[in-house]
Amino acid sequence: MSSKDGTKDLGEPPPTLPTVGTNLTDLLIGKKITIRELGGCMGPIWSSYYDDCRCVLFMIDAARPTQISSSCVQLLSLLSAEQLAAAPVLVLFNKIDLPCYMSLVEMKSLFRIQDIISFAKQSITVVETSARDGTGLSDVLRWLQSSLQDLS
Ligand SMILES: Nc1nc2c(ncn2[C@@H]2O[C@H](COP(=O)(O)OP(=O)(O)OP(=O)(O)O)[C@@H](O)[C@H]2O)c(=O)[nH]1
Ligand SMILES: [Mg+2]
Repeated sequence: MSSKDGTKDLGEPPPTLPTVGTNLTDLLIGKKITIRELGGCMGPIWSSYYDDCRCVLFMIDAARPTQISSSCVQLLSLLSAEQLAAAPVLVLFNKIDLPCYMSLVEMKSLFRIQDIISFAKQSITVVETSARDGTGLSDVLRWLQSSLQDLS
């Protein structure tokens, strides 16, 4: 896998399966950071992990417009959590390599992403990604690096 918009060779894409439970992955970018992945269907218990959380990566499946409203409600509930009030948030519109009957512009407008950014306490950044072809991954790494720098 190569990063389309970066220079780094990211190696072979890892095999992926739908997320059931939680996955921990360590990244070494200057220092070690641990990413905890929580599946969408675990929404009701996400809050039990908020205390440990320094920043949030919120991934939306851009190929499934039918999930927009539930993703939006989940994001709003996360943004209103007291423990996450100071956590920078990166919203990823993922799977942009797949064709979808709704454009990304329409999708973001339905999501009211600009209103969410204006009214949230947190600093929110939006990025479009494809975990399949690497689009946007270098932006994600850059965001992680600078967000964690600001926090330490
Ligand atoms: N085409 C494409 N497929 C992807 C991309 N990212 C993940 N997938 C595939 O989508 C499938 C399901 O992954 P997810 O969308 O993460 O589904 P999930 O893990 O059940 O969703 P959660 O429970 O919310 O984590 C896997 O087969 C992945 O390989 C992408 O950017 N593009
Ligand atoms: Mg998953």
